Amino acid sequence: MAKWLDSGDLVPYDDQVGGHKFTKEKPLLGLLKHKEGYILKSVEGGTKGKNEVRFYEELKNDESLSSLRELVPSYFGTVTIKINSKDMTFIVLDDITRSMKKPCVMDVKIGLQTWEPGCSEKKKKDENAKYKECKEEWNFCIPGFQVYDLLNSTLEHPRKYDKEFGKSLDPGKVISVFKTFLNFNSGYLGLEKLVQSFTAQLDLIRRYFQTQNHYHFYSSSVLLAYDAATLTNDQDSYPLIRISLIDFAHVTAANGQVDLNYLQGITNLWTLFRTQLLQKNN
Ligand SMILES: O=P(O)(O)O[C@@H]1[C@@H](OP(=O)(O)O)[C@H](OP(=O)(O)O)[C@H](O)[C@H](OP(=O)(O)O)[C@H]1OP(=O)(O)O
Ligand SMILES: Nc1ncnc2c1ncn2[C@@H]1O[C@H](COP(=O)(O)OP(=O)(O)O)[C@@H](O)[C@H]1O
Repeated sequence: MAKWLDSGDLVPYDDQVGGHKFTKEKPLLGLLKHKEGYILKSVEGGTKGKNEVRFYEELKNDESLSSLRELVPSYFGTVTIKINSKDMTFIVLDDITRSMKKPCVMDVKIGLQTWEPGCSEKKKKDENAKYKECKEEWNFCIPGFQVYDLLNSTLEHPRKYDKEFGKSLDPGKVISVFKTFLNFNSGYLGLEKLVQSFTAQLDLIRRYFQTQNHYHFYSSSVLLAYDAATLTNDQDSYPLIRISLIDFAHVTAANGQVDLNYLQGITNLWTLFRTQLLQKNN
């Protein structure tokens, strides 16, 4: 990856569903997309970006972390780009929605505790107050998602559900939110394979967290993506799905302890898929 990219080849990333958005008012934050299909995430503004770069660099260089490398987006280093005559540094990542024609994407933030040990009392209080009911019931929350509604195929754009939706979400409605995300009402035969694939991938992540004791992941998400254009009645084809762990700004050393906070959240998410969505989609 070149250390410099032309800013003319960059556009705001439209399929972003959570996190800080790239706006004219706050051009230092948010994700950009390069025309070759890379995602660029800003590392400006404090220690969070630097922590995330450190995480990706360690992952790249430490062979004992190769299983974890399989679960995160491919990392292509960092680049510096001049934007509004200011040099800015970005992490370059593979786009999880790459080649998807109708990307349906959900950001699920994992864990009851979304603040890392050692943060300020204010941060702790602010984090505990957000998505409170959902986190307490499920040990995860939903900061955002988008879905191409297959029953309404005249819509050119996905329906977007933002963090305000996630913050006010009644925990009792979480299962129906996943059904909305998965286009359950469409009745396509491919739905069963879609749910099976997601369940199997979530199980892989869950199994990894049962024993990993290298990192603790606070305020980190699982990004679920599928291409609604590949959800069909064709018996021979499989819907295109990808799952990835993202957002490592608050990853800390585990000191040999399993990350029980993350493990509980990912187990609940997997259980939801396995018991509430699998083979119940008609
Ligand atoms: O920057 P803001 O005001 O959007 O605040 C972010 C929060 O947005 P919100 O308060 O929900 O509107 C944001 O909340 P969400 O969980 O994304 O809703 C995070 O708390 C983020 O912190 P961090 O990047 O995880 O350390 C918060 O970032 P920091 O302000 O802590 O950098
Ligand atoms: N590799 C990726 N591929 C596709 N989308 C991504 C990728 N990384 C992040 N995103 C999108 O950007 C959003 C915010 O990412 P995140 O890393 O959580 O940023 P922040 O640190 O601002 O919270 C995610 O919800 C997702 O929509």
